[in-house]
Amino acid sequence: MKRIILTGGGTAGHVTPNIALLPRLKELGYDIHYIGSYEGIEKKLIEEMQIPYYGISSGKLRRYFDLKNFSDPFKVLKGYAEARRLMKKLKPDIVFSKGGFVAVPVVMAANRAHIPVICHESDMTPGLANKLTAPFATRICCNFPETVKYLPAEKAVLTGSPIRQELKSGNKDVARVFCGFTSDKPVLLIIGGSLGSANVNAAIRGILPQLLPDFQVIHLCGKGKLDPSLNGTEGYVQFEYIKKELADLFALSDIVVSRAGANAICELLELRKPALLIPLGSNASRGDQILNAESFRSQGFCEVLTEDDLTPDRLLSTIHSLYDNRDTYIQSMEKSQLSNAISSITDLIESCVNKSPK
Ligand SMILES: CC(=O)N[C@H]1[C@@H](OP(=O)(O)OP(=O)(O)OC[C@H]2O[C@@H](n3ccc(=O)[nH]c3=O)[C@H](O)[C@@H]2O)O[C@H](CO)[C@@H](O)[C@@H]1O
Repeated sequence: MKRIILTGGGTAGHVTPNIALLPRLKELGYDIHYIGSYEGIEKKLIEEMQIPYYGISSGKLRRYFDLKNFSDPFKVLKGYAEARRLMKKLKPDIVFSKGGFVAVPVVMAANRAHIPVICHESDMTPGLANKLTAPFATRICCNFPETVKYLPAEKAVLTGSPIRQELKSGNKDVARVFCGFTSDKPVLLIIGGSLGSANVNAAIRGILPQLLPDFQVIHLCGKGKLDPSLNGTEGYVQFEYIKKELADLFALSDIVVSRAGANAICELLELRKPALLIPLGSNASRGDQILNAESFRSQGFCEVLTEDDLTPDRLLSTIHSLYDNRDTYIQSMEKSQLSNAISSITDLIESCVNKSPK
């Protein structure tokens, strides 16, 4: 039996693409294992999928990559030693890395053990983890055509990002009951990234009294970011993080306000959801979400408001114009060529496994 180790974590954006690959990898007969951090978001998400999970020591998990992530080299060295032991024990045919800091020692350990490694970069410019691991990767997949030029030419492959297929088959009636909503008002979904966003949450909650006469609001606000004073507000529901109901909530939503994480926006495109993107600013990250959002706006898929422009009036008026012009955005999205990322990536995995001398 062929064996694959998947890795990636820190935020759900480094885990959900791996989850999207699971059904096809199973069909292809892979024995699938996962290496992540001891306690990161990936542990829960993967264990729920009944995939054997191995935690390794990882640098402090931050919301974005930063050189400070290396401030604890001993943890990283321990993680590398643990990853080396796991390679010896599991002897995988291939490793697939979705990036995130925890993936760095895993990719290095696999390379050291002469195991082929495929990395995937979701953002337009490579993240630090993928930059560090590029020399150890056999191939590097990317999501945006613009990314190819930042990667070693002989390794880069444009595949797009794997999207969980079950997101396409949501049921809006189930979601309406789940949220306790009526069918006489449009629904606005707010996604502040997989960890939530304090700034987006505050901006939305600040205009709730103006929004609720026209919209019902589903707010995915992130762990620890619920506002109990809003419990019971008619037409407003808040959740920390939504798993299996996400497909239904997407189906019910007319428009979406979202951070511009690479996976979230690819999902919005595939589901044809008109969106207002509020990218994470370059003060809190390397600015990758600003580039992601600009690329989507230039193709007519969304509206963008930067954090500097995020006044209550601009937010409210942009949400209204997004809703009024929703058909225009949907038409632009209909014209986009959807890539079949799941089969492109699993084909690449198969070809690397078959070429490997093992
Ligand atoms: C703060 C930070 O570091 N953000 C990065 C992180 O974002 P983040 O982890 O927020 O990633 P994305 O927006 O790309 O993906 C979030 C994923 O979580 C899912 N989801 C979200 C909320 C919820 O309640 N339920 C749920 O399932 C979404 O459907 C999506 O699949 O990784 C992305 C991909 O490398 C980057 O573009 C972002 O810049």
